[in-house]
Amino acid sequence: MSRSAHPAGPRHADVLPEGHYSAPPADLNALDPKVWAQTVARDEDGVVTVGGIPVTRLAEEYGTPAYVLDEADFRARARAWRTAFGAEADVFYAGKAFLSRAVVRWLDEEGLNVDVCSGGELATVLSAGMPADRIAFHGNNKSVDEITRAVEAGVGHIVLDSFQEIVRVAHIAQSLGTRQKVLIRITVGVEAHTHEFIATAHEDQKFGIPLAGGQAAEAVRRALQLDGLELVGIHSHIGSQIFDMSGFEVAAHRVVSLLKAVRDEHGVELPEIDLGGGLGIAYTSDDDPREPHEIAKALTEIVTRECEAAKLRTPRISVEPGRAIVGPTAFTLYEVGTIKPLDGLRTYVSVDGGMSDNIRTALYDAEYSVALVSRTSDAEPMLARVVGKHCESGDIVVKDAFLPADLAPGDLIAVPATGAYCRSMASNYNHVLRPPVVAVDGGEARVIVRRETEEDLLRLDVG
Ligand SMILES: Cc1ncc(COP(=O)(O)O)c(C=O)c1O
Ligand SMILES: N[C@@H](CCCC[NH3+])C(=O)O
Repeated sequence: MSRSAHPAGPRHADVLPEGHYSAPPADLNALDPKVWAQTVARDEDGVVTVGGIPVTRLAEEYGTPAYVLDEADFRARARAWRTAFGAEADVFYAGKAFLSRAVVRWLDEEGLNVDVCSGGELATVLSAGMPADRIAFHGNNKSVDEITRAVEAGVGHIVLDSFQEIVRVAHIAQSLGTRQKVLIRITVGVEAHTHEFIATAHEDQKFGIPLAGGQAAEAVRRALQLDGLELVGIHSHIGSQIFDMSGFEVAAHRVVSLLKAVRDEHGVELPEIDLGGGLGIAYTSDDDPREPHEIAKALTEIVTRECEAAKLRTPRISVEPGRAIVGPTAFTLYEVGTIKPLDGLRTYVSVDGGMSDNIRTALYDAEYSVALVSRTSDAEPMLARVVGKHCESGDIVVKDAFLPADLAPGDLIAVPATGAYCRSMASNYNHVLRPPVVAVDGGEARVIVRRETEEDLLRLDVG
């Protein structure tokens, strides 16, 4: 986060709030390719287009707010991960980032696998026709029903997250007359440099079994004894929106040390290691994410080196990127409703959505960018806060952003990099209807998740 004071202009704050925004960009009409989906551009009239379609047309046909997803970009990113890791590794797309049947079909065609963490995600992936053996099932509290459905469906891996679950999955698999391939998720004690709520490998949290104190080794001991289980490897996921590869390095080192201990104690070399997801993306121009080929090279080298040092055969590596594939491929299209300049502070720009379609700003203090997309403007920059329509003062979509001072009701603005954890974490707060996901490709648009309707809401209200 680079934050610096900005010289006050006529529509800028007179008293600048401390430390929360950088200087306005040199050109407010520019679209930084780092944060926008690959096919986003401005046409000769200054209207932003995606997949060759002007956003004004998308707003007319599908309404606002809407998530607009660039299919070509999604496929390109999925392919880049697949190619970077090659045939000797597996890439599991983390479905929690955003899941729909269309997306699962694209992933299937691009040769990726999928990770799910609930019965609902499992049902979605199976109903899109993804072969079950390419699904990994996660979660710290999978129900007996969910485990049963996963085993019956024949999922490739179940990732065991607790001692109770080791027994539960073994029992269910055995009673179904099968042997389930499993990984054990361990916490390696890494403090990932990310928001506290999305760091997952330090010891004091709910996921995984701690490596510390011999608990992970004990979990391996138990899993190896149970007939219903085929223990194939160890899983570690250190957190999300991470830029620094050193956390992965420490995690890989510790996972390999467990593989070595398992070999020494049981004479078994576990053939797989899953290093999870968590790679960061650019939400603003200040962020500098790594490319999949750099990540693949770094992770493969770390694991190979650690295994050579431990005299272990290098296991098959899996990764589980969610955000890094889908995050940058979508933006949220909003219509500006009201504009409220607060003297000496900033201008509040209210849009027709809010925390119900993007909870990340309120939940993680996440930063986003925003641009006027239905036209260009030569007006001076105005310090703005983009807020939603909810009955909640924390209903903020973009905390500090510069928009042109001639912004007016009816203009369309868009927030880029909302492909991950926005639709999937959307809510009905205030009975606001969840927006559709419109996929665009080669001049064509189609709805892949439709807008919620009031009938949808009322259908659940059976009292
Ligand atoms: C086990 C596991 N795998 C993969 C992911 C995906 O993370 P990201 O979307 O940050 O790549 C998560 C979420 O943090 C996760 O918990
Ligand atoms: N939902 C979080 C990430 C958590 C991912 C799942 N462990 C986000 O929006 O960044």
